[in-house]
Amino acid sequence: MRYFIVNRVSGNGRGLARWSRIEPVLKERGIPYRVAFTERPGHATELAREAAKTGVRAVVAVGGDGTVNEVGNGLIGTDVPFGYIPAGSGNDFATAQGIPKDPVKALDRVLKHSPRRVDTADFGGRVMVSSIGIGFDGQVAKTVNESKWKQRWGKGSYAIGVLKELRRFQPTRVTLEVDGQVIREEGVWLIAVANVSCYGGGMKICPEAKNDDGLLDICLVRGISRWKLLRLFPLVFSGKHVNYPYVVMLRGAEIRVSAERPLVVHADGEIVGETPVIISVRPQSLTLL
Ligand SMILES: Nc1ncnc2c1ncn2[C@@H]1O[C@H](COP(=O)(O)OP(=O)(O)OP(=O)(O)O)[C@@H](O)[C@H]1O
Repeated sequence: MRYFIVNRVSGNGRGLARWSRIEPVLKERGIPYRVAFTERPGHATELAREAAKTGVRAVVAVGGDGTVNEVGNGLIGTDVPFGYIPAGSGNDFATAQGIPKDPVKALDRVLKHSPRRVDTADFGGRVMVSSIGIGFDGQVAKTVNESKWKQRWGKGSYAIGVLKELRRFQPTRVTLEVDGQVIREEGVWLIAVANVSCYGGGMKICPEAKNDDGLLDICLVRGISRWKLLRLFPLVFSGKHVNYPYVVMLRGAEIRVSAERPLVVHADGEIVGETPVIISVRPQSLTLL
């Protein structure tokens, strides 16, 4: 039996719309399933954790990247496979994993049932599935999540958030420790720590990131003026920003970040706190369909 967790409010109601496309298919094909609808933030983690204890064949999330994070948090450390039907506004996890945007095609992938183990990362007792963004990035995610335009502009809302925050963000001094190697940087805009290549609706922030290599990819941007950052920004959609001297790319298994002033941290697009943070890879800790 497969257990579906549907976030009705994801993607401005797309969660429910996707579910009404796939439920008839399940019925038509006589596939046994159960469904639960999330009622509040954090609920998907509780539902996934409970379902994992009952020995379901798979837990399938229907929602956006926040729902992926919550269901992932509930399944970490279990052998229960995690299926995904994208219904968010960004859907970066689906893009990175090659999961079809079409709900019936995504369902077919779930039903094909070819599990593989992927990495996640741990920070302060929580789990990140795709990426963590610190500083400018965290601030952009905060602004976007609190805005009304996320519903209206979907994927484009992150780009709008970038333009808005670009005017007010103050770069700062940051100390980064990557597997014991200490790096101190001035004028830091952002530090992204990623398991998959893109976030924020298709921004290829760590183009080489893979979630089965036991390592996290890091992108640090520093020493750049607002004006130059604005000009560099479009390059993130192709991943070409990595060739510029303002961008430092690193890779490691444990990353510690502290800053002169507290910087906002997002994990998989949801605000989770402020620096300092310690992020550790959890190799092959999630079974993905
Ligand atoms: N019933 C509910 N009411 C309000 N919020 C909910 C409910 N169920 C889940 N949530 C919250 O909705 C938030 C957004 O979900 P999700 O990220 O899946 O969608 P999205 O933001 O539209 O997609 P994306 O992150 O891909 O852009 C999550 O933080 C989740 O905790």
